[in-house]
Amino acid sequence: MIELKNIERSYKHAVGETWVLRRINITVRPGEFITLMGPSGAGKSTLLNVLAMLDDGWRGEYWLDHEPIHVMNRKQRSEVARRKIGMVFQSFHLLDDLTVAENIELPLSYKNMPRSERQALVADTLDRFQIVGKKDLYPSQLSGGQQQIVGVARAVIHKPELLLADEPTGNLHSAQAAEVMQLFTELNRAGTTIVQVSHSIENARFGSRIIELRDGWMTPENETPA
Ligand SMILES: Nc1ncnc2c1ncn2[C@@H]1O[C@H](COP(=O)(O)OP(=O)(O)OP(=O)(O)O)[C@@H](O)[C@H]1O
Repeated sequence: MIELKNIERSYKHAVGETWVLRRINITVRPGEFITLMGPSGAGKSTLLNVLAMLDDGWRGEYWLDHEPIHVMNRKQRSEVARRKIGMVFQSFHLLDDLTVAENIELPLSYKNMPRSERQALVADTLDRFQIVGKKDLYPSQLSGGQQQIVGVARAVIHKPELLLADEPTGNLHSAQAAEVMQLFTELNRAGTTIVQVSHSIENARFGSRIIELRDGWMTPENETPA
């Protein structure tokens, strides 16, 4: 599903260049649930942002479902990302002045979908994530755990093949974190491929494979031959 070949990312500054990702080679098969781990500053979020197509400043090859992302321009990448990727953030990234239902509907606004169909999908999603009773509330009226469940619902309403999550439980208590990980497990069983960044070995246990980064390099036991 994902093939990364020799992905490299650096930041240039006045006195030189800092390397953040070095020769990253990763193959992710459909249906895998991967956890990216490693110390602070190892490059985990940077790699996730490359996968999410939120960053364009990298070199190397990125294939998604055999599509060469590395040769695409920004517009083409956005189009692929909207179609295939859902993203969950540590700080939820919900829009404060939209209700739960309106937040969840957001990814559908990019699609050419009749209003009635959009509303049916929102209703299904509210039901599936058991948040029907919260649909008219605003994010500030929800607990952190509830906000993240809305964040996950919004990320998957358009049925993406790939769910990317950057420390999705970083701002949650352990019971809330377990609930979000349980949701991920169910989505994964239903066929969604997942790549999450996490510091938590408990969270990693919900997944099928750990990839460890250190100072921008993959640790040798993870390395997939280029
Ligand atoms: N815009 C930027 N300009 C310069 N350096 C950056 C920029 N963004 C990230 N970096 C550097 O890249 C390195 C990796 O950052 P990244 O956020 O990917 O690490 P991480 O493994 O996700 O860390 P953490 O677990 O603390 O979130 C860090 O040294 C960081 O300072």
